[in-house]
Amino acid sequence: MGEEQIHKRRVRYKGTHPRKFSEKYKELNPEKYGDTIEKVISKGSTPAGMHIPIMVEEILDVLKVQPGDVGLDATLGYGGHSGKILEKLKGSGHLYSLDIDPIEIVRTEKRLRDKGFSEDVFTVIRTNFKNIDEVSGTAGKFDFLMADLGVSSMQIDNPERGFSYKNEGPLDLRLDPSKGEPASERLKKLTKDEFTGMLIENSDEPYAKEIATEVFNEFRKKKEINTTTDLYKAIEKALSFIPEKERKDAVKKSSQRTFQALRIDVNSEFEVLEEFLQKLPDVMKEGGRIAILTFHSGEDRLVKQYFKMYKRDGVLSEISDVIRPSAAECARNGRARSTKLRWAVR
Ligand SMILES: C[S@@+](CC[C@H](N)C(=O)[O-])C[C@H]1O[C@@H](n2cnc3c(N)ncnc32)[C@H](O)[C@@H]1O
Repeated sequence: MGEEQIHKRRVRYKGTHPRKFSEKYKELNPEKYGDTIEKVISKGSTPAGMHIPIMVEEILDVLKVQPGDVGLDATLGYGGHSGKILEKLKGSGHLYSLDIDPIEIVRTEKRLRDKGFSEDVFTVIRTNFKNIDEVSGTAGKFDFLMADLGVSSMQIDNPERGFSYKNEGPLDLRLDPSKGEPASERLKKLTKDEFTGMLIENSDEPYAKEIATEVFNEFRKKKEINTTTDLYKAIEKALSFIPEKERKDAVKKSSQRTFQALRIDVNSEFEVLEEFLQKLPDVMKEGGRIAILTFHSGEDRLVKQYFKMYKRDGVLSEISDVIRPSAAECARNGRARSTKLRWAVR
């Protein structure tokens, strides 16, 4: 392709560096611009359209993947963990990887197939991980299983998905946009008390009442909350009583928690995780190894409760305490900071 054509396809942006997701054409083409990707990662950031896998070495240590093993990655995402696991299988055995995101799953499967992982060793299934019993019904019981809960960086950073208050976009927050309703629609159906309860239960939001009051004031004034920025502005207004010096940080944290609470709700994340944990022992071989990464206290609490109950009842033979990523990993990848790993042996 001629240089002229490449220029035509580039996105124009103001200033010296692209700021918007869609303008970051180099980061969005990692195969072509490897040096840009390395530069962004070395600064502790995640390149647009990419996800840096977390606690990879710790997870591989736990899962002890051997050639010939059959395993499950319940959350394929960008395929960072799946790729490393496939390397350990050395072409023998099988990895089943699941995701509900219809957009990213296609890109990730292509990326891994291009690396040479064929259907003989690797199957990608678009399904909710609450259906692990069905997957195991055809795949058999697993020697190892991992789950890296929550959202990927590609989902968070893409404004069209509406996951982050930092980028203007539709207030959607669905992992599978082909099902259910976006957060903007969900919000309209809640009462003020229900929204307050959601913010407290899902995210321990200290200003739940103030935020819910402001959102419902907007509704009363017949104003709509359809975009990420509409919601962010309502949160900013709700917290205007906080002294100016502390306000910026408070708004940032409350926005993160509010978006997380809505995401958990529109994707029924607690219900789904609970169903997955209930089915987990039956899909594992005896001695099978399990690793789960969580990103907030609600998720970790559920995993801990189930692991403890299964250990007490003799369903799991061994369970770990919480393991955190190293300080070096958190410095390299800011998104690792809230991660907790728990592992268990069937
Ligand atoms: C943190 S990312 C996984 C990143 C991955 N380990 C990697 O290295 O690239 C979480 C992924 O799980 C998916 N996911 C979340 N809930 C799910 C569910 N209930 N069933 C299937 N996939 C789910 C999300 O769509 C997202 O792609």
